[in-house]
Amino acid sequence: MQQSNATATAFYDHAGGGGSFNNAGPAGGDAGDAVMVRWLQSTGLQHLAFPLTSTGIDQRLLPNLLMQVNVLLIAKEQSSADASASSFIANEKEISTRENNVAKIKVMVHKRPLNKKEISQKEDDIVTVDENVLTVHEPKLKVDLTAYVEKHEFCFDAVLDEHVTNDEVYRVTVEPIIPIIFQRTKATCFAYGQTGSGKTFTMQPLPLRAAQDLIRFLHQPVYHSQRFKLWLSYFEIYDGKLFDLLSDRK
Ligand SMILES: Nc1ncnc2c1ncn2[C@@H]1O[C@H](COP(=O)(O)OP(=O)(O)OP(=O)(O)O)[C@@H](O)[C@H]1O
Repeated sequence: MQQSNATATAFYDHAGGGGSFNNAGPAGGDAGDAVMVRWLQSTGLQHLAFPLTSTGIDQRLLPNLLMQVNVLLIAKEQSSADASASSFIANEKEISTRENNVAKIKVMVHKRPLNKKEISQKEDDIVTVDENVLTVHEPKLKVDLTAYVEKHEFCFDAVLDEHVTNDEVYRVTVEPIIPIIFQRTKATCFAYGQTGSGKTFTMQPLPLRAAQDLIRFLHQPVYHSQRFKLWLSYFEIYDGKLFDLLSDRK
């Protein structure tokens, strides 16, 4: 049996309409998806709540592929208060440009290596990475039973292979959005994907590094004088329910 192995981080360009995750396959549908949709709607990112369409790829391959692919979304949104406060001085073209820039989301894929079980079962790594293109090599059989491989290319804003360090993941994903938070812009980062696809591995180092950078920015004189406040929440969404991890999971 062939396995693919990738963690995906997604950045989507709202203004671009179609976004940057071309050919991305559908993610599983369950209560978690419903929560995700509601959460996306609450953050104003409802345009991401639509199921992604899959093209070309053998649907029978998808369970294996999705098992090792998760999507990390990084979104930045200009606060509406800030936009309306300044819009009266902008001309029509500037307003239109600003509206188009309200939500910017990028999609990044992080491929994980085959795990011990997959290696011991002699499974093939059917995912290759080249720049921002992830290719799935789908094994197929002709009618005369000759084996051949069909390639499916998936283009993302960035694709990180299994050799990329956690530092590099942070540098490509979260680090660029830290400064924009100090320009009254909301930033969101989350991973999405099936169990075992590497969400925790990819995400776990990010909050600590982000907190260090946030505090470093807060201490800069230009921001220190603006009396920014830092708030921390820690929630878990599980089985359609929301748990506050800083309050005994209530
Ligand atoms: N890029 C990577 N390099 C090396 N090992 C990885 C990588 N990504 C994931 N792994 C390993 O794969 C296993 C599964 O990863 P992880 O626990 O992050 O998946 P998950 O998507 O969070 O799963 P779940 O949804 O079940 O919590 C772990 O043992 C993890 O250490």
